[in-house]
Amino acid sequence: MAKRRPPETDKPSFRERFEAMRNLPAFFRQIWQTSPLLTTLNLLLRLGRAIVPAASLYTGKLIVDEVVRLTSTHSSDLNTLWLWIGVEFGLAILSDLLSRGINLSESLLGDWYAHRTSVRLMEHAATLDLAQFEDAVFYDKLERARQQTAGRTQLLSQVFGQLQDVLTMTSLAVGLVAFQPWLLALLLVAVIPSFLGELHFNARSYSLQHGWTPQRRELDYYRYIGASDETAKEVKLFGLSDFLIRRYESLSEQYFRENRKLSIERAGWGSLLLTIGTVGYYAAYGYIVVRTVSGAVSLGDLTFLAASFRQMRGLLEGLLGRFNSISQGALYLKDLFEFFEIRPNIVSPVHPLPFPAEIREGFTFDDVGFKYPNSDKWAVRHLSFRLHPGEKLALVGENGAGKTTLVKLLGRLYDPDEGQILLEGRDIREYDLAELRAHIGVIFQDYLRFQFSAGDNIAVGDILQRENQPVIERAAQQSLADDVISRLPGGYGQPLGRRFSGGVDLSGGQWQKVALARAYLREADLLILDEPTSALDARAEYEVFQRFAELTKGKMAVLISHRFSTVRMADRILVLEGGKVLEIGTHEELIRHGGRYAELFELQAEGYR
Ligand SMILES: Nc1ncnc2c1ncn2[C@@H]1O[C@H](COP(=O)(O)OP(=O)(O)OP(=O)(O)O)[C@@H](O)[C@H]1O
Repeated sequence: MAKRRPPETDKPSFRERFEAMRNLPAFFRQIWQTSPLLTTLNLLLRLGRAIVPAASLYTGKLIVDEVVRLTSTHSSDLNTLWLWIGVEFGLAILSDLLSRGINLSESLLGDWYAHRTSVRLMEHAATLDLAQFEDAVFYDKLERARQQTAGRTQLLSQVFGQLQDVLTMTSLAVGLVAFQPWLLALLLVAVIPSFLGELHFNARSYSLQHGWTPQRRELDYYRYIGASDETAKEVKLFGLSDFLIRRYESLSEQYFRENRKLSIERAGWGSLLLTIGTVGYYAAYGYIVVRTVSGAVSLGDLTFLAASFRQMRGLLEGLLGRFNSISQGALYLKDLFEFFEIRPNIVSPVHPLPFPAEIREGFTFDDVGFKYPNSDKWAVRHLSFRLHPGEKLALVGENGAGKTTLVKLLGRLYDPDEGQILLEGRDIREYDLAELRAHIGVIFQDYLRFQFSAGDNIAVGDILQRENQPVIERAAQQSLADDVISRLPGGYGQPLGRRFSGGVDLSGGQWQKVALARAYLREADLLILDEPTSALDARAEYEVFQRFAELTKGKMAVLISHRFSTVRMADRILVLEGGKVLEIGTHEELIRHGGRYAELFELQAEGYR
């Protein structure tokens, strides 16, 4: 496989990283909305936890000074000493309790936020267009947004931790400034190189992750086809496992190598820069020790200063380092918010027309042309015909002629690029989208085999009827699925498919009967069956169509089939070629006409003689 090198091309600049911080307020609004109570509780606990270190260091200083006083005066009055030890003990217990409380409230808040975001992601994805799902860039965005939901918990604790550390630092700084102000300046100088290093490497790490999104999707795909119930059959019989594993391996190794390079560089530079900080710390420490020996500061002050300087260095490093992860997290937030900003193109008008109670004119295709968004080729063009009320129209044509595309346009999965589709003389875009779709029942040739119960596999045709068992059973009778289901050990409650335990798989034709029942469940004005009987045996197919004609009396229906025995049962037949209408008429008319239909019909009939 050819080597690809996508990463690190779009390393975000410092400005971009800073700008990404603008996503934080929105993020916190969402956190707050998730639970105002937990957010407030967390902030209060952190506030308490923030002042504990300075208080306990100061108590430590008082203890040391008291010990020095007691030893130098040979006093045996230990009351004050015990008091301070008691205070420090109390602070230690308090600090543990506060930390526990912070962790608990934060993990609850984080989990709940991740849950809510996942639901919102699913809800938002559901509003988007089919065309958007077929776009690779869109998929990458969706993938990044999905990945980020769980990671947000971390961002939450980082930002809150940041607030806490700023407070701790301020309280320690007050002490430090009171004793030796220039120590603070030294501290900053010592820590900044390490901070800048982190900033640089985080930007590279983000761009590596970002650049690898398409490849990660590819890796997931190999993992999926390499080990899933739906693919196992073909993978085994074609002996593909090795091929798939090698493809996975090669791509995954490439990622590992890129990442390793970055990690090693980061570790090397990180240690070097950190050493600078350590040098600064010991310079300060040496200075205070010398001052203590000369008697300028007390032993208690020495412990306080040394400890608070060490703590502040740790805090400052943590603070600056966390600033990096926060700005990185904010960049990832941008991905999440960008996904939520994607708007569907196929929407209902603001003031939709009421759906006609009775259809008198039917559907009209008026010079319809459509190109798939990722293609330059017209899938259908100059398509004009009318579907009359109550009419059964069969669509015939070679593979790729545009039959399924026509159906997708009717259901507004896509909108035409040219011309329009009219219902009762009005563009279908003027009606409410959900209402239009509710009046159309479609079964695609690649219908979904849901890993649900048999009953639910029918109920998906009109999910509002899910609890309405008699209606579901009637639809099953109409599509001949009842016979299949009655033989299942669990009847309508029987889980279908092999993915979950207790599931039973069906044959291709049996699945098709179940899927067909979905179309009958709906009180649709227009029924579209895209090769609905391709997997049925001859007798079942005959029966299905006998029933179909009865059940759809007075309703419009579009049938797509390559079997002419089925096609000839339609009122009219439309022959598509290269996305255009080649012929249209009744079976007899087209046979008399002696065109393409007659030729194809003869060809198939020939096979049976
Ligand atoms: N999602 C898509 N993106 C881009 N092009 C597509 C897409 N789906 C179909 N096409 C193209 O549009 C044209 C019409 O395809 P369509 O699926 O409508 O054919 P069909 O008549 O239903 O074929 P079949 O008999 O094989 O089902 C074909 O050239 C096909 O390659």
